[in-house]
Amino acid sequence: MTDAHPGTAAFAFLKGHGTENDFVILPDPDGLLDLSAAQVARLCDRRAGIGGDGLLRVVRSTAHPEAAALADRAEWFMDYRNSDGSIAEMCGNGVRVFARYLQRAGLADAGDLAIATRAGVREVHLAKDGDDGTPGAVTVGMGRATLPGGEVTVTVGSRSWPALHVDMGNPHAVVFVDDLADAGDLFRAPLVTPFESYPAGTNVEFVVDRGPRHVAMRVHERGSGETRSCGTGACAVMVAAARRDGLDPADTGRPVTYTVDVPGGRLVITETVEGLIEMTGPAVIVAEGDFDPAFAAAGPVR
Ligand SMILES: N[C@@H](CCC[C@H](N)C(=O)O)C(=O)O
Repeated sequence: MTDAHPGTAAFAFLKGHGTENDFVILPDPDGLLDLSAAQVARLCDRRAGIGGDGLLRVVRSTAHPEAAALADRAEWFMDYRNSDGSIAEMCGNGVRVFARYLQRAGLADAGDLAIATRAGVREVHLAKDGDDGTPGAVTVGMGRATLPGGEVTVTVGSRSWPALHVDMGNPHAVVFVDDLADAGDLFRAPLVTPFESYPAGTNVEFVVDRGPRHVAMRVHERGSGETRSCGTGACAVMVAAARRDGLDPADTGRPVTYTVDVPGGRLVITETVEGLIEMTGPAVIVAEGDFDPAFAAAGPVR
């Protein structure tokens, strides 16, 4: 890894979450850090590191080869990594937290901004904070869901269910179950077949109904295990539930909104008549600090 701050032994990190999907945030505006998977995993380790479901590296789009082409539309690139160090295309909770960081750091105003991701540019709206200081909700344009089709089966232990393949920039398999406990402890990734449907692995969502246009879910995330929330997963669930319920805005000419409860909170998701998905939820910065020089010298950050 290159030295982000020559001559200094430590540099800053922040910790944030969106519906308890939590992230280590690494400001690296000039793109000087070259993080290995092992280094990301150590930073996300809940015992030996800061701890998180993933990592958000904050880089100027002009300073990152994957985002340079988007720099005229979005100043900042969200370099998202899962907690095992693997790279993912998109993180819906992460992009809200990323926007909150930009606002807090004075790099964006409350209002509208665009963020570059590996899945393309995402438009974000930061609502004003409440009079009592409660952080305003964050709405993200999540783009279109695509349904690649094909029969997919999810298996946990001796139980199997048919699943819907939904792509939100990253892959999802959505399963409707009778009870969220049916998914078991989710200590291991569910088996998803055929493997060819997901050559790079997948996130798996288990869903139950809570009421009209109101569902609840658990998720096993590719590269992170079971988490308390997944924004792209909640969008995939919304689309799967709407199609199951016979609601397609392209046919009805009316937008449709679902409430999606996750173990860590609540997300509200709308599909517009144009087929665009908008997700609204909280984004919270909980801490910031500097790495201890000894921890930094051991490798994860230098
Ligand atoms: N938690 C995220 C999704 C993060 C990426 C995912 N684990 C993958 O590998 O695709 C979200 O909020 O969307």
